[in-house]
Amino acid sequence: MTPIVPCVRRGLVAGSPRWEAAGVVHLRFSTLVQAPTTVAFDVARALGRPWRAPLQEVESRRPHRDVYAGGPGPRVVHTREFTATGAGTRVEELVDWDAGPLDQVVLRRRVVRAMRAHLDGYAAAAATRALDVVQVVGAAVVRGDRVLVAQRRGGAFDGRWEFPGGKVERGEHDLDALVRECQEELGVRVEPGAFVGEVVLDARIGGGPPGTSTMRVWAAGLVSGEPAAREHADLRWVGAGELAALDWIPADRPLLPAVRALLG
Ligand SMILES: Nc1nc2c([nH]c(=O)n2[C@H]2C[C@H](O)[C@@H](COP(=O)(O)OP(=O)(O)OP(=O)(O)O)O2)c(=O)[nH]1
Repeated sequence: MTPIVPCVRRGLVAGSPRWEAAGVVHLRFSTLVQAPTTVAFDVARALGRPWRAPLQEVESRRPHRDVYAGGPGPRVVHTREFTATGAGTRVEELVDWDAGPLDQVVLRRRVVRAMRAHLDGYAAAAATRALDVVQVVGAAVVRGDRVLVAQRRGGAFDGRWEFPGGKVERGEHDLDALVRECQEELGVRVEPGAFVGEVVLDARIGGGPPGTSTMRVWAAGLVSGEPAAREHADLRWVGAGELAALDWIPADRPLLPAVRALLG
C-alpha cells in the first residue's frame, strides 16, 4: 500500500463578497492505488461513505462526486479523479466546504481523520481485488520516427493490429512482463521507457468478465536484436501518419494519439 499524503490548503473564493467572513477549506488527498483503473474505479464506487453521522449524503454521483450535509452545518463536497500511471492508478480526492472559523477547525480535524481511515481501507481493498484481474502490457517499440506494430494471428482478433506484449504472470512486475513478452514474441531485448497509457480491454482476458482487465503500454527502445514475427502474422514499422489507417484491435485506438506524440 502506498502512503497517503494529505495536503491541506485553506483558500477563499476570489471575488466572493463573503471573502472576509467565510472561508473555503480545500483538503486534497493523493494516493497511488496498486490496481488498474477499472478496479480503482469500481472499488471507489462501491465504498461506503467516509463520515459517520451527523454528515448525511445528500447527493451521490459516486465515484466522482458526493455531497454531504449535517443539519444547519456546511455542505461538504467530496470529489475524486483517477489517472493511470506506470505504477498504478493515482486517485486525487478533494474535500471542500464553505464554513465559518469553528467549522473550519472542528470539521477539518474530523474530515482528515475520516479520510485517512477511508483511504487506507480503499487502497487495501483495491490492491486485493487487483490480484484477481489479469493485466496485459504492451510495448510501443520506437525506432526513429516509426513504431513497431504487430498483426495478430489466430483467435478472436485474427488479422488485427496490436502492440507486441501479453499477459502479466502472477507475481510478475509489469515491466518484467513487457521485456519477457518482447523476447518471446519478437526475439529482441527492449528497454522500457515512458508510460504511454492504459486502456480497458473489450476482450475476456484470463477468464474474467470483459471490461475488467486493462492494458498498460510503455514506449520501449530496442537494445539488441532485429524484430521477427515469431508469433504474429506480420510486423511493420509505421510512421505517425499511417497509424490510424491500420485495422487495430478496437480497445487500442484511444492510445494512438499518445503513440503518435512519441514519434514527434
Ligand atoms: N498483446 C496485446 N494484446 C492486446 C492488445 N489489445 C488487446 O485488446 N489485447 C488483448 C488480446 C488478448 O485477449 C490479450 C493479450 O493476450 P495474449 O494472448 O497476447 O497474451 P499472451 O501473449 O500472454 O498469451 P497466452 O500465453 O495467454 O496465450 O489482450 C495489444 O495491443 N497487444
